[in-house]
Amino acid sequence: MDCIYKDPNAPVEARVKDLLSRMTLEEKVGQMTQIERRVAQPNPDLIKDHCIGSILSSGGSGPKEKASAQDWADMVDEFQKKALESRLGIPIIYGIDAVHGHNSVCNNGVHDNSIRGATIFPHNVGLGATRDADLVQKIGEATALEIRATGMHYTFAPCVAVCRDPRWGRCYESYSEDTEIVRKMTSLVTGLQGKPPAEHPKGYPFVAGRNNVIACAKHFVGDGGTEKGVNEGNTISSYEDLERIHMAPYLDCISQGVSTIMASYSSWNGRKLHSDHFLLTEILKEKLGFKGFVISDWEGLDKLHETRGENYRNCISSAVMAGMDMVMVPFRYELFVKELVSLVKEGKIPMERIDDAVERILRVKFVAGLFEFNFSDRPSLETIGCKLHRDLAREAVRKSLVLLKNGKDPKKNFLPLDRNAKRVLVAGTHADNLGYQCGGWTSSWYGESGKITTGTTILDAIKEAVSDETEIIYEEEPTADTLARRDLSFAILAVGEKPYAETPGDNLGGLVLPLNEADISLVTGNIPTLLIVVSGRPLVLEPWLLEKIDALIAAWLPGSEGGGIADVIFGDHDFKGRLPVTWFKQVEQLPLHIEVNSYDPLFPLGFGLTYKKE
Ligand SMILES: OC[C@@H]1[C@@H](O)[C@H](O)[C@@H](O)c2nc(CNc3ccccc3)cn21
Repeated sequence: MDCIYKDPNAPVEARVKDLLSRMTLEEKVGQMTQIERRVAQPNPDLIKDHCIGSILSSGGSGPKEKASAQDWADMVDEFQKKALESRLGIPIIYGIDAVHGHNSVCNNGVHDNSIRGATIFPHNVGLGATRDADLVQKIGEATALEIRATGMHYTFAPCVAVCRDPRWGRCYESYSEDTEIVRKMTSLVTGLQGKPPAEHPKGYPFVAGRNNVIACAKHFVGDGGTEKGVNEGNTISSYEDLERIHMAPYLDCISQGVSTIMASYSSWNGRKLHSDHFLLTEILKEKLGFKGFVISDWEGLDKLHETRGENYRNCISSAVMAGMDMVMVPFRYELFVKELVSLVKEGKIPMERIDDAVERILRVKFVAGLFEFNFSDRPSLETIGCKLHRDLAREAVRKSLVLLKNGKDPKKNFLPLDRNAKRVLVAGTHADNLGYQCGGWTSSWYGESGKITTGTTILDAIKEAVSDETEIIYEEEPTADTLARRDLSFAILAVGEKPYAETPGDNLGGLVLPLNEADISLVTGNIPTLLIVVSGRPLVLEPWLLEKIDALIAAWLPGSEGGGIADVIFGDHDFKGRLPVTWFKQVEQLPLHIEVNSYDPLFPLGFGLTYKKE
């Protein structure tokens, strides 16, 4: 063995020190650079030439349309080959937003075993409704397997935001408005990375093996507390409240060995997180002892200047000096490398800061076994969207559903429904739309409509659940003739929000449940109706609707396994879900959460009915 860093039996810190000592400034800066796949694809040699540290796939950015797991893994291995041809042979980390399953791996509904769609789990708000840390850990384990099957090493999850205002376009990425619930759900880190041994050093990154991936707690810190829920906005609070409400989940992630933490686009009392030395270095690295690496968000440095992208050199200097270790550039990498190298050469950034950043990056790479296992270990294709994982997702759906009303007469429950009913109407924009029930960050950034991947819609699930004698009438928008029928046992109406993500998801206006005329006629007519709300957040439910509807369920964004909904509404399983967020009456009340004094919700945090009389 010609050098320590190549010796798998040498201690990680010795390997880090040895490799760092061999690196040029340009190679160190290269390691701090993360580029988007589309930059590397046409010219993979740049990975070697610039000693690039990491590559990512942004929302839906894959090797080709309907890429198979094989295609993904071939692409990652191709990039890795180039990285290993570099002078010191430092492997890349390949990252993606697998935030509710491996949600970029969708097959557009093509039933072809070679391009199986990944399992799409409920989004975090639905998992918060389960309050089940063990379930979330299992989801992490399953997701890690599906990520590795595509050759990747890293996911930008979990989001541990504590969302305090549902107008925020990323509300559904938050497990809850209650810090204690979010803290419990950080068990995803152990699911993704594996469980560190008891003696694992505090703050040190941990990845158990090749069935695990590098995790990323995000977005540090206070992303869910911005004023009026404005995305990338400003969280105004004392340091004590920032620590108590928004920082607490990071301590749980760090105690589980989280390997990376992503800085938030947002600000705290007007101070942008991406350039805040106090929070990124003095608190996160020094006080909390975090030893992994801090990564920027997408073009997070460019956004430090009010005219995005202006004065990039100053933005680089502010962020790197604040404690940023890896930069999700992700396109202008040549400018980033040139400017950072010159800032160091001119003495504006000390080499010690660069060495600290690169040490952290190398530490994670050694801990993750990337130097030993360079190429994808392709667990059989079977793990992608396999039955075991879909059953787990179906269990998560069951446990995420929150029953808000069950019957107009308190003595006569409307649910569970009769699976032997003679004739049933299924209606609504969200009854037969897999893209809608998966929501944002599925197949693409903002999500899609229609048959985007392998999965079971609410309509499919109902068809599977009822008896052979039951006739199902499906009309997305029920006709007047149908509504006039007197021979329908009951109706199931599924409506809600269309997919969204990030700033386009900010809703400072209405947060009203989208009901069309036909929906309203159904609800106010003579057919007993169950309303299923498919949304990333509570929506305004008018008093007349609450009075007219026979039963009401919050289903959140359940993902690919709609079967979990049928399991509960037909009584095979009881409801378990409890509200992870306050269900407000009117938007004028917002922000309305557990710490607001005049707390007068429609349904409080923690509310949820069950069949079993408690
Ligand atoms: O996808 C990478 C990151 C993700 O991990 C962060 O949670 C999220 O804040 C994030 N936002 C973007 C950029 N979003 C974007 C969407 C459409 C067009 C351009 C950029 C990338 N990323």
